[in-house]
Amino acid sequence: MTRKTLGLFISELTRNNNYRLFSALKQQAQQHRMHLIAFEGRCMQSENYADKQLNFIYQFCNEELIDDLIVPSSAVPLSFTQSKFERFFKNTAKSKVITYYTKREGYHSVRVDNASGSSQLVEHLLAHHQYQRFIVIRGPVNDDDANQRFKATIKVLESKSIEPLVLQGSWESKDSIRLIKTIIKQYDNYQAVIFPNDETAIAALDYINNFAPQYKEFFSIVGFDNSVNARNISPQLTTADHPHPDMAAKTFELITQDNNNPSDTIFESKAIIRASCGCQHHKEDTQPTRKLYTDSFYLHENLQALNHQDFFDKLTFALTDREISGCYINLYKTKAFELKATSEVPKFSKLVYAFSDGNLHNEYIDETFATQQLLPEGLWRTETAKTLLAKPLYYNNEHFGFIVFDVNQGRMQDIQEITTHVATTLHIINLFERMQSTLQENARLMADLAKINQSLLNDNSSLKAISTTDEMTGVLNRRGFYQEVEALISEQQGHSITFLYADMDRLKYVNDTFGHSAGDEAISKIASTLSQVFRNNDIVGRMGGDEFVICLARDKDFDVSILINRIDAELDYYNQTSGKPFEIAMSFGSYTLDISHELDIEKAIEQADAALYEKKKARKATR
Ligand SMILES: Nc1nc2c(ncn2[C@@H]2O[C@H](COP(=O)(O)OP(=O)(O)OP(=O)(O)O)[C@@H](O)[C@H]2O)c(=O)[nH]1
Repeated sequence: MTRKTLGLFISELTRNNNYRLFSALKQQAQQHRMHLIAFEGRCMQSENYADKQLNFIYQFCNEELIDDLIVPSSAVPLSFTQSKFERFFKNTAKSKVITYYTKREGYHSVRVDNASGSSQLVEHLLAHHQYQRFIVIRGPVNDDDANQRFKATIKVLESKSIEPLVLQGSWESKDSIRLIKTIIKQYDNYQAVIFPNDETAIAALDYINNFAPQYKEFFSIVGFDNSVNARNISPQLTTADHPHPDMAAKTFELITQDNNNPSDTIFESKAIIRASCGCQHHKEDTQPTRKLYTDSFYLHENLQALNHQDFFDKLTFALTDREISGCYINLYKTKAFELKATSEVPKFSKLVYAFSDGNLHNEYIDETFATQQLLPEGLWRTETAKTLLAKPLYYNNEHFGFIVFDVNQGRMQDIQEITTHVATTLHIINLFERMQSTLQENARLMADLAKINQSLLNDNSSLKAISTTDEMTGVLNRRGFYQEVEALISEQQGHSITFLYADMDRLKYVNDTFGHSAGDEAISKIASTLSQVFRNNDIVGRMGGDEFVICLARDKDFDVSILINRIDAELDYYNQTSGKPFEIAMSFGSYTLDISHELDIEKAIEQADAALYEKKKARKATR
C-alpha cells in the first residue's frame, strides 16, 4: 500500500511554537498512517546569509515526493506575494497546499484568531491580579498577528479606561532585551509588561534572571504563542496558546476529503496561565526539545574525525546515545557548489550513511538515487508511517548534500547540533582528503623531480668528465689538467711543486712507418704507464699529440728521476714483451718551484718544456 506523504515547511523547530505545530501534525500523520516530511529552513523572505543557506531545503519539496503540503506563515509570510507564492508552490505537491496562519487566494487555510488569547490574557491580569499600570510592547506594525494581538490588548484596557505605555518592539529577542533594559532604568511604577510573543517575553525574563535579578518580583511579564521554552523559563511563562491539536485535526480533515474548494478555518487562541503573570507556579509536562541536564558525552568533543569511517562510527554512537530514531546522510553526485539565487537541487545524490532504529543499513550505502526522492526508495517507504526532517548540508555557502532524520524519537536540540557537526566534520574531512591527495601528488612530483635531478647530475658529471678528459687515453686533457692543478695549488700553499714535461721520442717515425693507429697505441701505452707510475695525488694530463705534463706536489728534495727511471723500466719491459715492431721511449724535462698565489701554471709548464727541449738538444748534439 502506498501511503500519502505530507510535506511541511517549518522555520526553526526549536523556536516559538513551531515544535508544537510540528508535533500536532506528526501525531495526526501517525494516526492517519501517513508519512510526514518536514523541510526545516527559516523565513523564506529573509535576506540573511545564514537563513538563505538553510532555505535551500525548501527547494527539495516536489510533487513526485509530496502529496499535500502545509505552509505556515513563519516559513512563508504574507509579504511573500500571492503571485510569487503561486509560482513557487506550483509543482511542490500532487494534491493540496494548505496555508497555516495566513489566508491565500485559492488555497485552504487554517488560521488562529489572536484576539481571543490576547483579550483573555489582559482580562486575567486585570481581574485576577488587579493590575492597573501596563506596558504593552507592540510587535511589527506591518504584521497581521502582531496587530491583532496589539489591538485586542488595547481594546480590553480601554474598556477599563486604562491607558498603557506603548513601546514599539519586534519579534526579535535583541529588541526585547534593549526594551527591558530601558524599562528597568526609566519606568519603575509599572506592574505588567505584555510582550508580542513568547520569544521576546522569554528573552526579557532571561535577561532579568541573569543580569538584573533584583527586578524579578518587580513586574509581571506575559507573552503569546506558548512556545517550547515557555515552560523552561523561570517563572514559567503565562502566554496564549494556539490550539495546535485542533488545527492539525482540521488540516487532516482537509487532506483526506475530496472537496477542493478552498476553505478558511479560524481557531480561537486561549490564555495559558502559568507563573510569570504573578500566579502560583504549576507544573506541566515538557516537550522533548531541549536537554536540561549536563552531558557527559559532549558532541563537540566526541564527533571529531578526519576520515569518514571514524566519523560515522562516532556518529552512530552519538545517535544511539541521544536515542535518535534515524539519520541518513546524502552527498550530491556532482561536486559542492556555491549557493546562488538560481541554484537548483542537484539531480542525483548518493547515500553515504544510513542509521535507523539502532542499526546501520549498509546495504544502501553508495546507492545513487534521484534527489527528488529524498532517499533511496526502499529505505524509508516501509510499512510504518515515518516522520522525517530534512536539512541541507553546507559549509559557509558551499552546499554538498543534505541530511534526513527520522524524528519519531529524539530531541530537536540534539538533532540540530548533530546536523551542525555533520556539516562541519564532512567539510573538514573533505578538506583533509584533498590536502592528503595534494601532499601525495606533491610527494610523487618531488620523487619524479629527484629522479630527473639525479639523471641531470649524472649527465653533468659525465659531461664534466667528457670536457676534462682526453678521449683517447683517458687521462686529463689540457682543461682538466689546469683545473686540477689550480685546485691543488689552492690547497697546498707552502709546499713545492714539480712540473714534468714528457714527450714521446720518434712518434712521427712510428706513424709514418707503422701507421697512425700504431702511433695511437704508443700514445695510449704512454698514458697508461704515466698513470700507473704517478700516485693518486699527482696529476697527469695530455697536452696534445705525444706531449704529456705531470704535476707533482712533493717535498723540495724529492728526486723525480726515480719516477722517470721507473717509467723507463716499464717501457723497456713493454718493448721487450709487446711483440710490436716499434719501441716506445720518452723524454722528460722538469721544473720545480714553491706553490704561491702568484704561481703561473702556463709559465711553469713552459719552463718544464724548455728543460725538455734542452735535454733533447743536448742528446741530439751527442749523437
Ligand atoms: N698516431 C698519432 N699521431 C699523432 C697524434 N697527435 C700528433 N701526432 C703526430 O705525432 C708527431 C709528433 O711530432 P714530434 O713530437 O715533433 O716528432 P717526434 O717524431 O716525436 O720527434 P721527437 O719528439 O723529436 O722524437 C706528428 O707527426 C703528429 O702528426 C695522435 O693523436 N696520434
